[in-house]
Amino acid sequence: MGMLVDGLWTNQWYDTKSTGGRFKRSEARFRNFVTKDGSPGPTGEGDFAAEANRYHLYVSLACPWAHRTLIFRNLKQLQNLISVSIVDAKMPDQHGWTIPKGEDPVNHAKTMWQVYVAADKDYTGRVTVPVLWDKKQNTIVSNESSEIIRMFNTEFDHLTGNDLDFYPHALRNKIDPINERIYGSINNGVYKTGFATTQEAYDEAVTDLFESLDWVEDILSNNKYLAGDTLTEADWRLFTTLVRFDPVYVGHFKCNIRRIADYPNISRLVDELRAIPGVEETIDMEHIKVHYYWSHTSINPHRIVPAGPAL
Ligand SMILES: N[C@@H](CCC(=O)N[C@@H](CS)C(=O)NCC(=O)O)C(=O)O
Repeated sequence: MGMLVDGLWTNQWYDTKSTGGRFKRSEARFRNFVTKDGSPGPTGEGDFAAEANRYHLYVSLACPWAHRTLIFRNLKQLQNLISVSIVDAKMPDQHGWTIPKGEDPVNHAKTMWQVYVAADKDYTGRVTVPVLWDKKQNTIVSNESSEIIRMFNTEFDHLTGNDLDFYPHALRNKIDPINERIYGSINNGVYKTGFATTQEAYDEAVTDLFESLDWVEDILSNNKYLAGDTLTEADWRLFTTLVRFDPVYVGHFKCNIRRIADYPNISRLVDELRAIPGVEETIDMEHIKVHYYWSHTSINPHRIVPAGPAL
């Protein structure tokens, strides 16, 4: 896995030496917001007004963070307003995320690092998906999924007429702490577990992960959704990790104390969300399995993609 340093691609795996074998995710660097009228959002610069055909989304079907944005694009009926490029499942160290021929009508890039350099020729940092690109200012609006879904949730409503709200004001003080715990110990927790390079770091992450899954199971034994009776972004943010859990994280990331299939209430939530129109088409299990098992050679050097599980 590589990254950009001063606009040049370098091949280096995550540094876990300085953190006692613990995987630390770096902060996303592009943090502007699309807003209805182009006024500045909570962070970054203004002048990113919600307009049809102005924005382009780069995603991987394997990536749980990118998956959130694809789900919101469908649920909020933004398919005709925001175009998409899908990167290749395999992410080779030599150049990171690869864009298949013909898949990028906007920047005509062959790799995601070229998209980052097109926005900032001296960029230093990880080259991650999702990326929301502005075709008007020729730059990256945001590479932070939690913020991209917030933009999709509300800022284009006047263009689509879709007013579904997955982050309602009245529930925000319930949603925020749920998000925080789920992000730290589940969404990112599976990566902390899988990318740990010491036994101690692994033990710490896997324990925290399953304590939080047990906590979620408990919430869902008394509530339809995480924040109560209303389906919110907290459920969607958890969902994309859950669908990858049994097929990939149990084996590849050694998250194997229990499976999602062993949690009846969490499984009920997954089944329910999968059945919502527009969701199933965002899930490509073959792509997901190939990406993880093929790309992370430090944990799966022979790149064998397992046959199961039969789901
Ligand atoms: N904070 C980012 C994280 C995105 C992220 O880490 N994406 C992964 C794929 S699942 C990636 O592109 N990794 C490549 C790398 O770290 O070099 C978000 O939520 O949007």
